[in-house]
Amino acid sequence: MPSYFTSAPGKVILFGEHAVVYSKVATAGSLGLRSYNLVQERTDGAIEVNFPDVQLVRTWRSSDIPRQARWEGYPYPPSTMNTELVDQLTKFVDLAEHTNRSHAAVALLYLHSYLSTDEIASSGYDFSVRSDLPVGAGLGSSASYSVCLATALLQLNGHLSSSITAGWTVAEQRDLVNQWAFQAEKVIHGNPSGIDNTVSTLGGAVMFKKGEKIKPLPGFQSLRFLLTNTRVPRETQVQVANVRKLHDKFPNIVNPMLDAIHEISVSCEELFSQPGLDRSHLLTRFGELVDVNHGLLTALGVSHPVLEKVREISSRIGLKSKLTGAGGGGCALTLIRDDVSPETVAEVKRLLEAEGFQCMETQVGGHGAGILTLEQPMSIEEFLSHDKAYFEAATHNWTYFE
Ligand SMILES: Nc1ncnc2c1ncn2[C@@H]1O[C@H](COP(=O)(O)OP(=O)(O)O)[C@@H](O)[C@H]1O
Ligand SMILES: C[C@@](O)(CCOP(=O)(O)O)CC(=O)O
Ligand SMILES: [Mg+2]
Repeated sequence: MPSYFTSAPGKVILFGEHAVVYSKVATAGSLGLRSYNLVQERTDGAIEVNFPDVQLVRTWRSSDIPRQARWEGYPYPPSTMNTELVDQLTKFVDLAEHTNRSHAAVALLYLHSYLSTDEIASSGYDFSVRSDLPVGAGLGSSASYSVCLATALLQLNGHLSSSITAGWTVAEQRDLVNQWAFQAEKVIHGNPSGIDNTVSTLGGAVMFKKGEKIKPLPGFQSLRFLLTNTRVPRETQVQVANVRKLHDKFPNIVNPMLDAIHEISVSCEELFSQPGLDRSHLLTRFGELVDVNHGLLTALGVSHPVLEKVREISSRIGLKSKLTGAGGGGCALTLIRDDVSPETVAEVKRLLEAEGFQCMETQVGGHGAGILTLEQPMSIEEFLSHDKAYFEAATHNWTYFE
């Protein structure tokens, strides 16, 4: 019985959230915090999901799950989301009052509908996910979930090694994972830009613009950030829809703001490509761009009093912060310049934690999606009992799409 672990990182958007939905350029990197998944075939035709982070445990008979006729474009996803299937699955899972659980379950069954072979559908499988990422806090938990899901179902159903994809390059396989993860993000978010699933699949730090080739930004690995989770919950779908409303009401005001956000990533790229630029000058300029980007996001209506609190506390100590991700709560990032002492970092953390916020120091970059074949099945209880250190241990021979 095939059993696999899959894993994918969260992300932090440094510049360009929301504007990226309107085809502006954004800058983002993968995080050290990841989601991990166990997928394994069964024999009784059941599909059992365990998602402790959204308190969902369910078992369905595979034969009861609505599926659609095979589509022609194998192995790629259809170019538009099948809203009729999403509606059918939403009714089927019957969790609409719990949006977190409903979105996670429908995204799984949506990919199942397209990717499961008749053989896997009739044998069934267990699909469990646990994450180190806070859910709904702007660090791309939905994308890391979606990338695990796409990797797992492509692998379990043999699509990564089928007669069509045999001989594909790693880059082509990675693109396939990314395209299916984007489908799952669409089910969860409505209208995602694709930046989160792309960073989660590829890893590293990149400049991203919809429909264009990704530009890697290697210099970013040296930057240090403090991430602060305000613990105020919000949904990306709602924040993105609110910006859309503002945009449609005042296009002549909002479009120049989105263009200005685009120019922040362009300026950031210029900063990193200036040969011999003094590091402290670079970090000061980077901090100024952080400030300007937050101001523009506030004008788009996606800040929140708790995010302003993070900015106020960090600026008292001379540090620059901005919201990251969809805003409306969730996380802020604070740039830690090289000249900031460990005592200062400890002080700012103390002040932020005194407000009830949770702080994490991090760097960006690192592995994207990974897969590991297990030699023997693992119980779901055992999988869920393991921590990050277990999954990262060198004895586990992860393969990354790199
Ligand atoms: N560990 C997880 N298990 C199951 N579902 C998850 C998990 N992490 C994220 N999700 C899905 O992603 C949604 C959160 O996505 P979103 O609002 O975009 O926030 P984020 O900024 O964390 O990506 C959840 O409602 C859930 O459907
Ligand atoms: C606001 C947005 O730019 C990023 C959302 O990120 P998150 O789901 O809040 O982690 C939306 C998108 O790019 O799809
Ligand atoms: Mg998300």
